[in-house]
This record gives sequence, structure tokens and C-alpha cells, in this order.
Amino acid sequence: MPQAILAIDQGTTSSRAMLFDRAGQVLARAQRELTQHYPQDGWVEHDAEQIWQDTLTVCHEALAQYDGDVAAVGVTNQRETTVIWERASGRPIHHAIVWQDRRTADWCRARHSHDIESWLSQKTGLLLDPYFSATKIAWLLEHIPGARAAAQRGELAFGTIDSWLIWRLTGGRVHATDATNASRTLLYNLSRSDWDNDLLAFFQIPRALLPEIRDCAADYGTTDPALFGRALPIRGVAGDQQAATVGQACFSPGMVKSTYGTGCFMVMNTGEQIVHSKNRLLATLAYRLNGRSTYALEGSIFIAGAAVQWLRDAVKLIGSAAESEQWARAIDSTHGVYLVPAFTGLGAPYWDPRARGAIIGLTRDSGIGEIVRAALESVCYQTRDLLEAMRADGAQLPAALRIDGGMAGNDWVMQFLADLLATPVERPSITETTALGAAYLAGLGAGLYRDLDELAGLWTRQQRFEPTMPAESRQMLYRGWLEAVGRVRSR
Ligand SMILES: Nc1ncnc2c1ncn2[C@@H]1O[C@H](COP(=O)(O)OP(=O)(O)O)[C@@H](O)[C@H]1O
Ligand SMILES: O=P(O)(O)OC[C@H](O)CO
Repeated sequence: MPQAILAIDQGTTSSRAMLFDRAGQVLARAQRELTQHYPQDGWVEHDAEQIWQDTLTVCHEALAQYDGDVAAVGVTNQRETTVIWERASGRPIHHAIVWQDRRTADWCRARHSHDIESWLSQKTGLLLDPYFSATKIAWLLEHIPGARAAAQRGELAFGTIDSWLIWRLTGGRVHATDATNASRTLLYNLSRSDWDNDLLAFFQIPRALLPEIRDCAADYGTTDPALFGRALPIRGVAGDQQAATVGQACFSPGMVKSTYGTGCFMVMNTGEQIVHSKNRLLATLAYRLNGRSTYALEGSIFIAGAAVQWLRDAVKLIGSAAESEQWARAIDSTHGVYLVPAFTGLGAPYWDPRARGAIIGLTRDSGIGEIVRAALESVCYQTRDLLEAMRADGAQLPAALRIDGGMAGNDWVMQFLADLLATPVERPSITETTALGAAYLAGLGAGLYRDLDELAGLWTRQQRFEPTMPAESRQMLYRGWLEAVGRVRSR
């Protein structure tokens, strides 16, 4: 029986546990849907206690499917989502505030200025936007009675979901995060690789709240033996998009992966160089190993697969996400219909928290097919926006785009994407690259793999989509999209 690696992938819409063998093949999997809470327009919350219980359940279910040894545990997670809990009781003081939540939009607007933006961008690679954890922490300290004083006394702990799970997995013994998750808080200094006192002062966040920052492949303690009947070493941690970058083996500068889950996140490896975007992309960490940082340029889109969920659950135009493909194939075009899924504002490169969604160009002939297809196309147009921004930043465009995530299973979307980008799109054999990346990092941390070259050798392609659309059609379609986006922007 080979030694397995347990990967925990706590995402926005579900919590997953997967067991991989050393070659990256899936041995077991279990998954639980996560309840979304929308207390007000633009607010999105998760119950941190449910996240923990679901994680525990899926780990038990996956481990029950396999009776061999588990060499290490890797954790990957939805990033930025913010939990604050009491150190003594382990109880969260409030629901987790999710990355999509826009409640701090006014807070950001009140403090926004050109100088602040460039100061923050220089230190963190990020922007002053509700997306990132710091404004969410500030909101909790301001709105939960007694929280600020308790934080100052060192009685509370902050964490992104990785820290929250590690705390619970280790029975409250380890309060740590990895550098990639830290790099999404607006509190991490990218070039100094540490929390930054000036940033803490700006957001009025006491240092006592913060976890210790470690490498992505490192010692995060062992699981409480009471949980799984044995103590399992936690050896790998990364935010989900960074884990997917590792799972897709994007280890050389210029390599790009794009993950289509709830949102879409395109990450380009920029090597040892921090590229400060002039086009509102983010400079972030790809991974930190042996104390050495590899940086990335990231484009974050808030709504991708979530638009398909909306078609299924809110307006009920389709019965399942997969059905969207038949609707799109059944017509030859949307005949000028565009859907801009700015349900929670617009992310990169627009960063407009007050924009809201729209369907534009409807005629008497428009039907379900046009709307469904427009929703799928919107994901590809938004990807093109990101690639255009990377191009404008002087990045050499990749020879092919490596894609993954739930929506990557939709062949029609992948072909339209290749057509619209005029770039081949490659789908790997294992599209669960986020969990795979966490397993690889844990394997590196446990000494099961030698180095990144060995991991790169494990990547295999399942399908390649070649662009075939004439350039003229591509440009015309994209022009229509830019016009549609222009109509929903708030500034
Ligand atoms: N065949 C499909 N066509 C279009 N969208 C899909 C398809 N299958 C799944 N999705 C979308 O992909 C998303 C799920 O992807 P996943 O990677 O599991 O998300 P996350 O990690 O963000 O929770 C859902 O939003 C779903 O609507
Ligand atoms: O849970 P996902 O896969 O939608 O990813 C969420 C991102 O990490 C948010 O930045």
C-alpha cells in the first residue's frame, strides 16, 4: 500500500478532502456543500464552526476509503475570508466575513487617495478594496462589542481559513498561516516577507491578533490524535489559487494558470521579481519555499461559476451547471446579448465594488439560450480583460493557458475561451489542481519529493483547445463586451 497525502481544500462553496498517492493520482475524496449567508446586499458570510465540522467530516469520509498510511496533510483554502476567534474557548466571535463581501466599501472609499493607494500597492502589491482581509478585521473590531479591547489584551486570534483549520486541527496548539495567505491580507510586506507595522497602524489592528507566518512547505504541527485516531503531520499550506499554481506546475516565469470555480483567478509566475501592475492587477506571492519567495501577477474575477449557479438556483433557467453547455451549443451566437455578472461589484481590472450586474442587448427573439450562453461567454470576456491587462503590463503572453476548476469541465466554454484569447487552452488530467497543489506542498514538506522539477514532471495534459475563430469576429465580440461593461460601471 503506497503512502498517501491528505489534502484539505476548503473552498467558497464546499469543503473537500482528497487523498493522493505520490504520483498525484486520486485515492479517495469526500465533499460537503457549504451554506452561504447573505445578511444584506453585498454581504457574504460563512459559519466558521460549520466550516470546521464539515472539514472534519470530509476528512473522516476520505480516510475511511483508504486503509494505508498517511504521510502528511496539506491545507488549502478560500483566501482573504476572515475569522476572529477567542483563544481560550476557540469560539469565533462572529461569522466569517467572506472574500466576496463588500460591507467595507464605504470604509475604503473614505480613506482612498492616490497616495494611499500607491503606498499600499508598493508595500503589499494589493489595492484598498473590501476584498482583502484587513478591512474585514477592522470592521469586526469596530462592530463586535468588546472585540478591540480583547484583541489588545491578546485574547483573540485572527486567521484566514487556513489558520482557523490549523488551530482546530492541532487542538489549539498552532496559530500560524503561510506566506501566500498572509500576502492577501493587506498587512504583509511583500518584499520584507513579514507583517508590516505601518500597515497594522493604518488599519488599527493589534499585532497580538496575528498568526505566525511560515513557508508553504513547513512544519505546522500535528493533528490532535483524538481527531483521526493518530497524529498526522501538517506539512503544506497555501491559498487555493497559489496551490492551484503549484498543482498546475507553473514554476517558470511567464507560465499562467486560470482557475474557474466560484470566481476566476489567473496567476502568472513572475519569478523572483515583484511586478507592480500599472493596470490594476495584483502583485502577490506564488509560493514561498525554503525562505525564498516566488512572486506572481494575479487577476481576480469575483463571478465565474457563480454566474452558472445563479442561472440554476436564482433564476432557474437551467437544472444543472453541466446543462449550460447544451444551451450554448444549441445556438450559433447570443445575437448581441451580453451578461455582465457584477453581482458583487467588479474585480480586476476594474475594481468597482458598486457596479451591479446587467443583461444588455435583449430583443423579442432573445430566449433562455442567449442568456445562458451570454453568462458562459462573460467568463471568457473577463479572462480576456485580465490577459489584456497583463499584456499592457509588458508581460510576455504564455504559449498556452493551463486551466482548472469546476467550470473547466465545460468543453464549450474552454473552446470559446481559446477562440477569444487567440491562445491555446490546456486542461490537465487532474483538474482538482488546488487539492493536488496542497498535497504536493505537504509532500515537499514531508520530504516525499525532492524539488519542484520532480513535481513538474508529474503534470500531464488531458486536452488542448486550439483557437479557430477569425480575428475579426474575436475583436467584434470583445468590443461589444467592453461596451456592456462600460454601461454597468459606477465611475
Ligand atoms: N459543466 C459546467 N459548466 C459551467 N459551470 C460549471 C460546470 N460545472 C461546474 N460549474 C461551476 O463551477 C463552480 C464549481 O467549481 P469549484 O471549482 O468546485 O468551485 P469552488 O472551489 O469555488 O467552490 C460552480 O460555480 C459551478 O456553477
Ligand atoms: O473558493 P474559490 O475557489 O472560489 O477561491 C476563492 C479565492 O481564493 C478568493 O480569493
